[in-house]
Amino acid sequence: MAPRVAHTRAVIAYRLRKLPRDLARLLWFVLRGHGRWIAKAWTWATYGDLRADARAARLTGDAEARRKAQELIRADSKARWGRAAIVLHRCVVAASGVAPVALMLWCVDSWMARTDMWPWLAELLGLIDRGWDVLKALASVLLLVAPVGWLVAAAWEGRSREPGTGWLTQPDREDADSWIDERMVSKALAHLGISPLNTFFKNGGDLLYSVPARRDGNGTYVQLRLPLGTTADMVADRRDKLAANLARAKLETWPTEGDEAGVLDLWVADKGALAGGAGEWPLQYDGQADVFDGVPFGLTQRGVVVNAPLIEANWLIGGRPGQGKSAALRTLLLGAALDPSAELWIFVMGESPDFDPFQPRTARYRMGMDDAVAEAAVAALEDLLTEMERRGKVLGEQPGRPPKVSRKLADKPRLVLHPLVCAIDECHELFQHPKFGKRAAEHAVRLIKRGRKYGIVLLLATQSPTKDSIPREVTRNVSCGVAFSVADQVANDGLLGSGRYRAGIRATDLRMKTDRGTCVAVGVTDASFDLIRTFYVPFEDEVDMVTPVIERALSIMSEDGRAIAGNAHPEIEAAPVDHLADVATVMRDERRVPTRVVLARLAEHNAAEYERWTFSDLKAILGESGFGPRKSGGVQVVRAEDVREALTRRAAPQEESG
Ligand SMILES: Nc1ncnc2c1ncn2[C@@H]1O[C@H](COP(=O)(O)OP(=O)(O)OP(=O)(O)O)[C@@H](O)[C@H]1O
Repeated sequence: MAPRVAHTRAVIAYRLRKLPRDLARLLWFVLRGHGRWIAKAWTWATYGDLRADARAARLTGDAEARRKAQELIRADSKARWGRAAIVLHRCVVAASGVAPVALMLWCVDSWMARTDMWPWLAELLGLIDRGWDVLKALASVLLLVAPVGWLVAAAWEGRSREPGTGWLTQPDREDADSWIDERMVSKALAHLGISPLNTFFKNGGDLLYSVPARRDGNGTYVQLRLPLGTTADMVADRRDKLAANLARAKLETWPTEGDEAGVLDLWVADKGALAGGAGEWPLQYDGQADVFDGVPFGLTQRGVVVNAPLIEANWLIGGRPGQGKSAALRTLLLGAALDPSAELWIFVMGESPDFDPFQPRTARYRMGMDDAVAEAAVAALEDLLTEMERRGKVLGEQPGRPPKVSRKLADKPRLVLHPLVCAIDECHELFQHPKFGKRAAEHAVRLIKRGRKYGIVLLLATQSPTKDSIPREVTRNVSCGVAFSVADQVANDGLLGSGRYRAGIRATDLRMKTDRGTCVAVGVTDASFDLIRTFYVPFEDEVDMVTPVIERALSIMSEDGRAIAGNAHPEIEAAPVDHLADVATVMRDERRVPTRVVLARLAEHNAAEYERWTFSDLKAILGESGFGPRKSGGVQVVRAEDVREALTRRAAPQEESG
């Protein structure tokens, strides 16, 4: 009860303090109200609206419209006078009926005493007297009330029509700095300089809020439908102004597109809420991780810890130099390192010690600018593809044919389905490598598209996320895109996916240095985007807090009875594919099959092996068996007879030796 009393007292005191100002405002409203009435009356009397139409038509040279407007003025004027005449006529008729009777009654009442009259007449006159008295009483009350009503109506007419203004201003309050409500948002939008919005507000429009302002983490969230002619990206384009209008920094203001282009999702951070880092990494001194549950990565704009998904996810991390890419990749890998079942492969395509402390925990680690590192990285991607196939087969042999690797399956050492995390820092160097680039890109795309189900995770970091440096298919298919401060729309959409910039999800607004360690991420949580302040595990100058974590990870592994070396060489023992036998199978007892059809059937039969095969691959493999495609009816075909003969030839020496 006490706080409520205190609050009421505070509000009353506040209102009293503001009383003179409020009264002056009220007076101004009354004056303005009269002004508006006069203006309205003038417009009505002079057919102002129609005249304005006629003027506009004359200016645009639209004779037809002008004629119509003028005809309307004439017709309106005629109708108005006609109506006035009818009213006058009715008054005259009524008066001519009522006046003689009233005059007669008055005369009779003046010359005769009521007692001498017929009783019904005296009664009628008495009734009229009483009615007259009531009318007089009512009139005197009305005389008092009417001016008050008049003033109230004038004040209402003269009220401020700007959006966001209210009669009572918000009292000073503790969270006034962070306070955002619909009126403030409307007011901020009304001053963005977007013409359809301006027209809407000028005509007294009120925005429709589908989600009224509500607390959302360290800020306020609203959702609203924009008026005709306005889209969310038009608002996002004026983010500077919107932020200034809401008294926020640009980074604290996030206008993005909602479910439709005309729906604006707006999240505004509390003042200063995004300043400062994310704090200490939760696993810095204690604990272990489970990559199936995700690893702590940072704090969202809502102040919630992000558990970054590592299983069934691939990551592309980018941004301008020195903004925290490697540190973010390190944090993800440290989390993975603290899961004793995870195997780490790290390739750094440059001379950088950023990941050196991980070496004892990794099964493969290569760092450097030379070709050998690029070759090792491509070989690793190739091995991962083979491993992916093996895992596919292993999964297929399990009871119930599980569609993907689960924690339970990953924990069965016999199956060797443990999580495999492969990180490539500065990956653009690899993809642009003159010798290995093309292969690396192809392998990476296949891994990203198909490896997720098998517990194989690719983490890529780059300074240069353009379409030349990162294959388009990589950008399109990675599930988690992370952008630290980037220079332009191309880099932004290269990391976060196309159309993100337009939708207002922009890492271009992150400032170099000031926002170091803060990134815009998509796909990491269910939200359409997150502004994440990443955790930082220091590794620079004299400070190395990474090594202790790696030491802890190693001791967790030895407690768990796991060895890096064991993990390092999973039995990649996919049965070798018998190409000739496969060709024989897809011939399906037909005498001749066009090579095009053979290739399609092979891809259907074993997608992983044959998906990318071309005519020359097929020709080469048939050539190895001593025959080739033949021409028949103008198309290249494979003959069943040739295949049969090749199989017999192949079997013969074995039988002989057997
Ligand atoms: N989350 C963070 N919080 C605080 N500081 C950070 C954070 N991340 C990075 N930094 C600071 O930024 C510096 C550069 O980080 P990092 O090496 O990760 O950048 P980078 O983007 O990988 O740069 P480059 O492209 O040159 O390798 C770090 O040394 C550290 O001082």
